[in-house]
Amino acid sequence: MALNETMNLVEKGLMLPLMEEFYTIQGEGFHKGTAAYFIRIGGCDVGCHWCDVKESWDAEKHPPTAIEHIIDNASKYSDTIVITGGEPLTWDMGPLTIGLKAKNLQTHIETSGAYPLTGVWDWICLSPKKLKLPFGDIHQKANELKVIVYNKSDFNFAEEHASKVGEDCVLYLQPEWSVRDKVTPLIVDYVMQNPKWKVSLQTHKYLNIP
Ligand SMILES: C[S@@+](CC[C@H](N)C(=O)[O-])C[C@H]1O[C@@H](n2cnc3c(N)ncnc32)[C@H](O)[C@@H]1O
Ligand SMILES: Nc1nc2[nH]cc(C(=O)O)c2c(=O)[nH]1
Ligand code: SF4
Ligand SMILES: [Mg+2]
Repeated sequence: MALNETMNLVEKGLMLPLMEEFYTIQGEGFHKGTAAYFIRIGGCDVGCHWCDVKESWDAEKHPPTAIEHIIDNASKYSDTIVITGGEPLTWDMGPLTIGLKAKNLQTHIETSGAYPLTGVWDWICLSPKKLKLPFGDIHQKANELKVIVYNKSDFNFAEEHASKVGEDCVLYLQPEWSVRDKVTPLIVDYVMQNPKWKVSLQTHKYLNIP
């Protein structure tokens, strides 16, 4: 396919830079423990220094892939599809999620919210980042707020974002993996003092699964 045509299809969300897709257990947050098919879309310019998938950042390293192919594959594995990245909202998530919904699949997104919300979602996990704050009114649409705690200042950051979400949004504090031994006890204390919050661990890393 000519480069121009590919770029045009990526622009429309009909092709997406696919980094990897895998069937696993959702390790984090509200749906932890649930089998789900993960679609990891490349491309992110948020730049979290502790990001655990820096290989995803450069979209050019991941082949533009037709969404029909992604949808057909996904539907073979699971009823629950988690779209993550990279930052999936870098791209137009409309066509991909409409296609997944047409197959009666549950669409979940993991996002920093840094770019405008596109797509049709059954579950939105918003994980705000200091370097590029969430865009628009995505707080009001989030089903789950998952704040990564790297140091003590992140508790204030978490409260700022909790003040913007809707009433039914479930609130999570998740240790940054590399400092988990130091911050997990702080999160435990914080949640006992502030029980509107829950602890989220990256359970897939403890289970040694993707
Ligand atoms: C890799 S990100 C991709 C989706 C999107 N860019 C985002 O940040 O929400 C998926 C989830 O992993 C979290 N995460 C990334 N690196 C982490 C780390 N080192 N420790 C704990 N959570 C991390 C993110 O905050 C996000 O909730
Ligand atoms: N098992 C598993 N659960 C996850 N939940 C969110 C993840 C992500 O990278 O978005 C993730 C992941 O990479 N693996
Ligand atoms: S926004 Fe998500 S993918 Fe991007 S650098 Fe941060 S954690 Fe990594
Ligand atoms: Mg991950």
